[in-house]
Amino acid sequence: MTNYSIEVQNLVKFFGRRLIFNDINYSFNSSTVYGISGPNGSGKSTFVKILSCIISPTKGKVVHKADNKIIEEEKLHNHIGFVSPYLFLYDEFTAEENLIHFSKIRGKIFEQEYSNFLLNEFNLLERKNDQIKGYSSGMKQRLKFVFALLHNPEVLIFDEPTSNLDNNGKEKVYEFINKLKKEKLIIIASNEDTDLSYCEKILELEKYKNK
Ligand SMILES: Nc1ncnc2c1ncn2[C@@H]1O[C@H](COP(=O)(O)OP(=O)(O)OP(=O)(O)O)[C@@H](O)[C@H]1O
Repeated sequence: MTNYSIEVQNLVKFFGRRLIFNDINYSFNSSTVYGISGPNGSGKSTFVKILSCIISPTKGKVVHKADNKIIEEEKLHNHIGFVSPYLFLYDEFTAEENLIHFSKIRGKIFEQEYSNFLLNEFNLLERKNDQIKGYSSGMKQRLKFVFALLHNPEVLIFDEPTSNLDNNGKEKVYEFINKLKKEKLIIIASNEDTDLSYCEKILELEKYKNK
């Protein structure tokens, strides 16, 4: 198992003159499930986007390490599986075409057997040749988990993981969290109590609002 860590140092984010959070110092490590909590608009999505280097902080640093070796920003997508409302899927492609396309972008071989396994787990196997534009919002959400897990990344970042999911879908997500928590670093941004009940440590963004 790879020992993965994300160090957050003196992290500050402003949008214009609005302070989103100030001076966050925190360390995330493998084999732990972390929660990022706070009410709507508190900065959960902003924080996990900065963690994944999708956007930059106003001040401070985010350092990713695998077995103590720093990972360059351009290579982070190989190490992170992301589920979020802003993840883009190609509507005109089928589910499987989307998965093949993203494997190529990641520079990975498309693992058909594992893909079918995950599609089956998330109840999408029979619909894998349907265009995404015909998917319901819950089906799209399930497909995002297949994307996130397909390249077997060391870090899983789930932003609002259970939105649009029915009870069966939620249970599947929690089952995967339980199955993977020993070997992965899992970060869940949510204001759902049930999602947060799976987290061993919680970073409350409301504590970082003072200048
Ligand atoms: N690109 C942007 N430009 C300006 N302000 C932004 C931008 N993105 C987010 N914000 C603001 O930053 C704050 C935090 O937003 P963010 O989406 O991170 O919160 P959140 O905790 O994830 O909210 P929710 O629970 O509603 O998803 C909000 O006030 C939002 O309006």
